[in-house]
Amino acid sequence: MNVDVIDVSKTFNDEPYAAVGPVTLHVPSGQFVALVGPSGCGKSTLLRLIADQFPPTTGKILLDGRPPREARRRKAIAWMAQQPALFPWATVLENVRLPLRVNPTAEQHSLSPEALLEMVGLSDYAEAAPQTLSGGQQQRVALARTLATGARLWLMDEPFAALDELTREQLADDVLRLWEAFRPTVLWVTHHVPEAVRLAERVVVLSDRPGRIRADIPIALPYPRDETTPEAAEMVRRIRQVLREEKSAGG
Ligand SMILES: Nc1ncnc2c1ncn2[C@@H]1O[C@H](COP(=O)(O)OP(=O)(O)OP(=O)(O)O)[C@@H](O)[C@H]1O
Repeated sequence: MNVDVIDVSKTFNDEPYAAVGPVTLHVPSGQFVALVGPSGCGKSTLLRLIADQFPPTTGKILLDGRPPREARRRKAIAWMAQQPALFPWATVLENVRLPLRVNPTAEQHSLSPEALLEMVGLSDYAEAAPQTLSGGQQQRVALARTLATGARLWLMDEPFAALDELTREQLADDVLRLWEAFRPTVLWVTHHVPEAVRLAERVVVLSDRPGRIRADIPIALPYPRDETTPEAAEMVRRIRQVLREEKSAGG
């Protein structure tokens, strides 16, 4: 799904300053973009605007040339955050299947919920209650559910920030594998610069609040990546440099 953010800003209620923007960003269908920026600069707000959780104050957003509401109603947008928000009263398998039952019009995946569960390595847990799973496993269930809906746009707001380093890396690699297989457009908010360089084809760096685009850096390295190679380390250094300049400019 193509994402066009055109001169978008958001000011909440009667606040004197915008939370984000103006931002103009074009993301071609199937691209993996990481969004980084100082805390509070409006990364989540930008993601919420694209998800049509609230309207922009200025500018407009188009998904495949259409208002985001249409994609939201078709369930073509998947949202993942730190808390996977699984239904505690349903089994793992039902959690993957349920959104499709509730929204029979959702763009469904051709693979069965069982096959999707296998893809995220959780076949053995199909009948388990989600709260008996580890945090990383719960995020895997959420990932399978995201796949089940066949969403063409994945908006990911620091989805693995609450997990330990190793689990986080494993899950990031899972996401990469699934992205390569299904090619959704991915917008991934992270504070973790090496993670951005490991995953994204392009890293967009936002300024301090109100977040504007400070740098738009292509990461033209082949996958799978190792962020400790000199080329990747150089990208990490460049991005950190922009963030540092931003921090000192913002006081
Ligand atoms: N619903 C809201 N009402 C009022 N202000 C809000 C609302 N949501 C966010 N803000 C404010 O907008 C600014 C940007 O918040 P946002 O959560 O988008 O930043 P962020 O870059 O994602 O931050 P972090 O990296 O710390 O998660 C913050 O100052 C926040 O307090």
